[in-house]
Amino acid sequence: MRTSGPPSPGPGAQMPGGEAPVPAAEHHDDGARTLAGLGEAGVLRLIGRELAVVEERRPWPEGSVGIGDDAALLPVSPGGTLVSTDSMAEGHDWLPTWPAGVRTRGFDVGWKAAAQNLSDINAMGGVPTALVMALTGPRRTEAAWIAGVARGLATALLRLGADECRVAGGDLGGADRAGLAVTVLGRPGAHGVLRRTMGEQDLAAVRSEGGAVVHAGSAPGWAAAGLALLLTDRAELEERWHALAPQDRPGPRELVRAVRAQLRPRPPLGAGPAGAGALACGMDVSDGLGRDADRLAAANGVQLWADEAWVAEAAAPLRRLGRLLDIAPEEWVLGGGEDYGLLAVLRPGHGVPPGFRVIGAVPSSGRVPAGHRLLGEAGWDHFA
Ligand SMILES: Nc1ncnc2c1ncn2[C@@H]1O[C@H](COP(=O)(O)OP(=O)(O)OP(=O)(O)O)[C@@H](O)[C@H]1O
Ligand SMILES: Cc1ncc(C[n+]2csc(CCOP(=O)(O)O)c2C)c(N)n1
Ligand SMILES: [Mg+2]
Repeated sequence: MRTSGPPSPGPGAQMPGGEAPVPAAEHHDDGARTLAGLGEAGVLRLIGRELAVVEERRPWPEGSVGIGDDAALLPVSPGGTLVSTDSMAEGHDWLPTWPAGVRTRGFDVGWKAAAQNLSDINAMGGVPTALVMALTGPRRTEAAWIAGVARGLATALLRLGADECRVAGGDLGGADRAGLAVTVLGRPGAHGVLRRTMGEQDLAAVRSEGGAVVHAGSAPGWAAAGLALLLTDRAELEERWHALAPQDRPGPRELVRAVRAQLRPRPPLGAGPAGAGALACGMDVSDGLGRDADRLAAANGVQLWADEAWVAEAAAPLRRLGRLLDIAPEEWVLGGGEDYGLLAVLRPGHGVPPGFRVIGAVPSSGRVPAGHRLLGEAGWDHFA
């Protein structure tokens, strides 16, 4: 860390911390450094080598067909198959180099694409079983960047606890800017699927007795703080950091934690299937706690309120980052997206499942809960 300025991640900075990728596949000399130089077959070989870490640990069950044919053939999941898709686009979901000077590595993009897809299966109380990825980009894209995408995706599968998830294939295509679209499949967990809408009995009980809002996963707000940090010009960050009183300056741990939360989110996989039996309804938080709570509320004709004490507790560790960027940290907690936590309403009469905590209340009809604020609207909209 330099002593003369903020300990912000520098240009092309490696993401510090314990997220060492699974050892990279050995890099043979492909004789080319770009997609154009490698050609489709070469790129596929490169990706295949990076995905081998998953294949080796999770061989396909007898009778299945993995990568290599026109389509994969997967075993049937008892209880049905969950499916969801989520794409990322350069310029909209990440910047190659952020104003703060950090470069987004292929690894980060692959990791995040996997994480946000796995999160949707988790949010349904399910267990991810397979995914496919469509990778597009310009001819000049560096082969090493593409290999990083595959490595990041494979590493996320291994590190996030998606123990049953395999890569079933994908597609390559040309585009003016890089993009990655992932489709994930899953099986319902032991307690069935968790929906955004409550069953009739749960809804009647929540309406008459009230209910608890619960949350699982990494602390809301950190990914948004990371985004704000990354989007601030490096010189401005340094200036702002120097202008702060020493006790208000965020240290390297806070800066790295925020950037890391944005680039490599960690959805609480397992919390969904484990908690589904005790939850009346739920969804993952991708667009912001307020906006997603509002969706959950609207789906059920109820209101979700956040406990002020919880909001203050969640905002406290973001205080210095907030000072640096001149933002009230509560705004990140309530309006920040991309944390991929799980937001749910507890079924009346059930205990809080492991990994969840109570963060608010669903008041019985017409009541206003003391010490709470209404969760609403704040959040991300791609087209706003
Ligand atoms: N282009 C589309 N065509 C058809 N259905 C769509 C399309 N985009 C979204 N949907 C559906 O609309 C519903 C709400 O989508 P939304 O993006 O809010 O939730 P989501 O899939 O959980 O996304 P995320 O978790 O990434 O925010 C989902 O059931 C989704 O499948
Ligand atoms: C360059 C850049 N600009 C803005 C953002 C913020 N952002 C993008 S998508 C999203 C919500 C989740 O999307 P989805 O609902 O598609 O899963 C948010 C908060 C970013 N990450 N990078
Ligand atoms: Mg979702």
